[in-house]
Amino acid sequence: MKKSSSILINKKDITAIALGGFDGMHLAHQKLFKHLGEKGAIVSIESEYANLTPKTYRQEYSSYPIYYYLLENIKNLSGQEFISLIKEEFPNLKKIVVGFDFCFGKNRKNCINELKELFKGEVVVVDEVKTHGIAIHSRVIRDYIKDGNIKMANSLLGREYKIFGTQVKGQGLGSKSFVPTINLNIEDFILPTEGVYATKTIINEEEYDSVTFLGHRVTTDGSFAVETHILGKEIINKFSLVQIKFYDKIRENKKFDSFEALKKQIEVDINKTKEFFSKAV
Ligand SMILES: Cc1cc2nc3c(=O)[nH]c(=O)nc-3n(C[C@H](O)[C@H](O)[C@H](O)COP(=O)(O)O)c2cc1C
Ligand SMILES: Nc1ncnc2c1ncn2[C@@H]1O[C@H](COP(=O)(O)OP(=O)(O)O)[C@@H](O)[C@H]1O
Repeated sequence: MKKSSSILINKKDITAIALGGFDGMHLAHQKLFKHLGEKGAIVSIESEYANLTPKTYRQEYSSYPIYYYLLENIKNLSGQEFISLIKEEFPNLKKIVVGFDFCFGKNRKNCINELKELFKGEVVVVDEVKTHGIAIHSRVIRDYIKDGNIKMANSLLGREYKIFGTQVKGQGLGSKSFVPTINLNIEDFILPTEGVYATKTIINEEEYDSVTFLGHRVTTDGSFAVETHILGKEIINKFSLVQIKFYDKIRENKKFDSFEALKKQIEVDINKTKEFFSKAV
């Protein structure tokens, strides 16, 4: 299905919506979207702490148009007022899709029973979606990412965890003493714990195998950096937007006694990452 944009679609045409926060756009959320049918849309109640898929990037993960409502603006509405707002916004709404734990209205006082009472159309309630026996929730995925357990995070997301950043100037040491890297400024996204990761880097829609260091450069100037080395390719241009997809953690961040020792370790990291990708595909 082609991607729809909420800007181009008339809300009057929407007959089904999925309701929730949808920060993860994870496997369970995708299961909800499967119930939407042809004229469906996603209603995303946007909170300040969305950092897995910040608002600007969410549309990439669904072909259904996404309409955003700020939690701040609706959190004091009663359940009745919230449903009235939804009905006003989507006058031809026939179906609402939610998960088993969906609650709404001031202090989240209303849940599934109240939704069924207040909305006269069809209410589809999706049972808790699990994978490997683990319930899929954005907060669980955040915890895996914070722990550097990228494999588990990815398996709950149903895709690789991806961050977007802009290129910034590094220390100028990389090309001279170690390997060339693209230094990035990352805002809005939750970052995995400090360490070295097997990643793919997307620049100008081209995807490259890469190894990414993320953390305090304890061996050099101690500053915090997210920097990625593209494997087997010298990239010299400047880019406005760089995307990093995380696949696996290679090792912890470490302080080395000399630049030489760090350089040797970086070579090992590169070889491990190459091996990872040669096995992964
Ligand atoms: C694969 C890789 C692994 C790295 N591992 C560490 C590390 O364990 N400890 C550390 O202090 N710096 C580490 N660094 C960061 C280097 O210190 C950094 O590349 C160097 O300071 C050059 O930075 P620049 O690109 O800003 O000039 C690593 C860099 C890369 C590319
Ligand atoms: N594991 C799950 N199984 C079924 N439905 C879920 C699950 N996780 C979230 N949902 C549903 O998806 C919608 C968005 O929920 P949200 O609170 O944003 O998800 P999360 O729990 O990941 O933060 C809600 O209707 C919610 O009930």
